Amino acid sequence: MQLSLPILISGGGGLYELLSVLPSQLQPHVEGADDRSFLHAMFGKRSLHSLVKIHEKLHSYTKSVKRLLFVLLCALLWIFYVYNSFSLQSLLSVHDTVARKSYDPELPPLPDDIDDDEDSVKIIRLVKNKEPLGATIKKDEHTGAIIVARIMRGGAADRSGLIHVGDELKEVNGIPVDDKNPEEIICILSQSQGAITFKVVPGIKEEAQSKEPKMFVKTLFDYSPAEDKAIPCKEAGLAFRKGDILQVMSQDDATWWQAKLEGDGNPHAGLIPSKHFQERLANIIQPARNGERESGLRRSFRLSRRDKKTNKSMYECKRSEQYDTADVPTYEEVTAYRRKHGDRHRLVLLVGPSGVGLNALKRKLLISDPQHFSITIPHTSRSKRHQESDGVEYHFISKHLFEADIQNSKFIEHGEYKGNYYGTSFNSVRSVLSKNKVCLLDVQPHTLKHLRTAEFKPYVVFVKPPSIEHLSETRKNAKVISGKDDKNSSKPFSEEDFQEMISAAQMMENQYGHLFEKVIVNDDLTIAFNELKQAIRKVETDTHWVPVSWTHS
Ligand SMILES: Nc1ncnc2c1ncn2[C@@H]1O[C@H](COP(=O)(O)OP(=O)(O)OP(=O)(O)O)[C@@H](O)[C@H]1O
Repeated sequence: MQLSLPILISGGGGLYELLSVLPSQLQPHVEGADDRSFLHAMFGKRSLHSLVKIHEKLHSYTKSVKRLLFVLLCALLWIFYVYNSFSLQSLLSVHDTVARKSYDPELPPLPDDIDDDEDSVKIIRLVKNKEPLGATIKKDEHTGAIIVARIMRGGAADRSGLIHVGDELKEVNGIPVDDKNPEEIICILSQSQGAITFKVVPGIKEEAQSKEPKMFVKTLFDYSPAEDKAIPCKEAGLAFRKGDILQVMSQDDATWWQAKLEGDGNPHAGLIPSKHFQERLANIIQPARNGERESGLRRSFRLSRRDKKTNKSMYECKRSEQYDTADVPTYEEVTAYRRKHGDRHRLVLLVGPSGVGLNALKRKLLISDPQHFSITIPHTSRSKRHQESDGVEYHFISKHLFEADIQNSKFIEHGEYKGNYYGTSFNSVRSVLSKNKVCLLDVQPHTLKHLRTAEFKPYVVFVKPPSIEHLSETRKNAKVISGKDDKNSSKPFSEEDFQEMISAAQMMENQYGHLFEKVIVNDDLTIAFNELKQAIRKVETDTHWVPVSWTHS
């Protein structure tokens, strides 16, 4: 027997028509009166109408899915009619199963009381598990409406694609929220589990989402949302430590950026203060922070390491005014950098309080591989002694030329001792690097900002003293050069020297810690040396985060 099914392409309301025409269309093929009344009863069944209702609810899905379901329904009805061996219930259950499979997760049916004319209202249903929804709300100051203020990138709301910034929240799980404040709504949400229904009035569509490229930043300060009174939602904040690398996911909000920790599997962004906001905040909190610099810095320049007699505390360091403008440390945009084979080495800068052991560490590195490591040759305006050679212990230049070079900013650091100038020039660093050697240089921390350039790509190591107990123990036989008299006499470390070293280190860390890439505690010298050597080797071979400006040619 052949049955020509009515040609009817499913559209809104089409299936109801189909149900009404099917009995008459099938009538020529049905002989018995019993069969005819059965057909009428079957197509009038409530359960079949429920099935049609489901179909209508699926109206929003693609044409091909609708057509597939429709054909499936008709085919099943046909099988049912011909063989009369299935119950309509099992038929519907087959349909339900097929339909459900495509539309996970299973959601309860939509409420019946949706006003069809209310075009501007959207009913959204999200299934909530343990993770937060990833959206923040605020009360509009003028209208009192509850507005979606922010969608956290990668959060549940963001992934659903259904809720947008600017949408007005009318109801949560049938509870009107117009008269509630955001805290009360958050409370309702946190108590809800499973499917949550939101009634929202969509906001004015934002311009196409800003497609800023993802940016990585190195954090230059510690941040704890729990202690931040300014953050709009502490739970949405992202805590980080100085030196962490963050991927900034959104800078749409001028005050609160969204970011996640680099390499963190967690896809959810958290709120962090924007650069601008943090700068303003830091200026309010610490207007006088630059004043700290004066005290606690090392007394000596470390110049001619080859000249054992004069290498300690030769002169006071002259600091130029240009060093005094430290920026508020917030974030630094960084990029992954790996030194290519044959490229110049990164400059290795050692920073630490006087007497901590920078010289001892440099000496050990030089001895360990003199072909690979080298140091700079300083300039001086003093006259050459008979056992000295120009360009070996020092570059000997006239006082006049030295002063001209100071004026022309040729020196990284310079100072005066007994009427003579001493200084380390930028060119002396270039000279070492051009020989394809690793240049080891110890500097005062305020010079770091002048060396942090694409040319030198410095790797900054902070050498820190251990506790005073460990200093007393490890430095029993060590000698320190006294800079207090004029004779450069050496004497054992005193308790006061240790205290001074520790407080100077603390001060340096507070003020310049954001510029240190590696911190080594010089407790046992051999351990500290091995740690330093390994770190330098990694810099030569591994990928590191460096300021993005260093990789722009
Ligand atoms: N880990 C250590 N254990 C024991 N002695 C150490 C250690 N590190 C350094 N010393 C000793 O401490 C003294 C000071 O070290 P060093 O000259 O290297 O300090 P520095 O940082 O270069 O200071 P400055 O620039 O003031 O001379 C030296 O006698 C050195 O041998």
